[in-house]
Amino acid sequence: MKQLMLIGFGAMAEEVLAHMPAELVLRWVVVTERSRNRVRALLPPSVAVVTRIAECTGKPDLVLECAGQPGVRAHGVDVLARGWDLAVISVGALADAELADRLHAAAATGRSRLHALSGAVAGIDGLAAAREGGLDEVLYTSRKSPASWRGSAAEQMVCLDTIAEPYVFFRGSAREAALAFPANANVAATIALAGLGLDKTRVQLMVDPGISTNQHRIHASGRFGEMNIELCGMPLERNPKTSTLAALSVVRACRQAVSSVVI
Ligand SMILES: NC(=O)C1=CN([C@@H]2O[C@H](COP(=O)(O)OP(=O)(O)OC[C@H]3O[C@@H](n4cnc5c(N)ncnc54)[C@H](OP(=O)(O)O)[C@@H]3O)[C@@H](O)[C@H]2O)C=CC1
Ligand SMILES: O=C([O-])CC(=O)C(=O)O
Repeated sequence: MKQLMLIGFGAMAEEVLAHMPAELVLRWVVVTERSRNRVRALLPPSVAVVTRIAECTGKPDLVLECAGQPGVRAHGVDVLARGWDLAVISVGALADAELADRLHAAAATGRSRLHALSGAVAGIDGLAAAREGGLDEVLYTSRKSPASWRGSAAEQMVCLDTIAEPYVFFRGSAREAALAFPANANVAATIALAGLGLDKTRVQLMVDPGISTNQHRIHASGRFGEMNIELCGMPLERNPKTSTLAALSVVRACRQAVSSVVI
């Protein structure tokens, strides 16, 4: 049986746990001090609920971050430096160049690897392959309901209560988007890392009062040809900012960890 460590235990982690392959067992959950009692009450005694990686005894086969960018910042270096592989869903944390350098250095020290998960979008495989032949442009457009943008910097850019028409409230680079919208634009960073990089990938963020899905569109062109990928994702019931597919991409990483044929 392989052993899993989860960093963070919010809406996404609960969805992951509900769909985890039977060959993987959850042994450790890393949480904030303020959430320790809440999470402790949700999990069986066989799962250690800790606030620091140093409190963990044993060695996980896989560490999955579902904690948001602050979780990557707080624990990523520690995990990688110990030689444990880390899969992150909050890929936007890598838009912080200083943190990205520290993660690279820790992975080199620990001879470990950081895996950026595909998250809420499809097409990361094709985009990463296309990059090998040279890309000319990549544009990512995210379109979500007012409820999905609540609690984000969008509230300072547009009135989410009264908006009546679809509206683009942000245009910028993937780095700017991932840093300004840490719970909503991780996908921008993932697309950038697979493709043209954080500063050359263009991003548009839209609010649309007429939709209830989280919509993602990737347009890319280069020597490979052209791609237009569009995806309408169902938000998680417990967190409308997060698409169900993002949680399922974490489940996919679990499946890959225990499968002899990896797809
Ligand atoms: N790549 C992608 O496609 C997507 C990525 N995401 C990323 O996934 C993250 C999680 O999503 P979701 O579960 O819906 O969000 P939630 O807000 O429901 O849960 C996040 C959890 O992480 C915990 N947390 C925060 N900081 C730390 C830390 N330093 N150490 C351990 N745990 C911590 C929070 O605890 P507390 O409540 O105590 O703060 C909370 O329980 C998002 O914030 C986003 O970064 C989301 C959607 C798509
Ligand atoms: O789930 C989504 O639609 C995307 C998201 O929040 C993110 O990229 O952080």
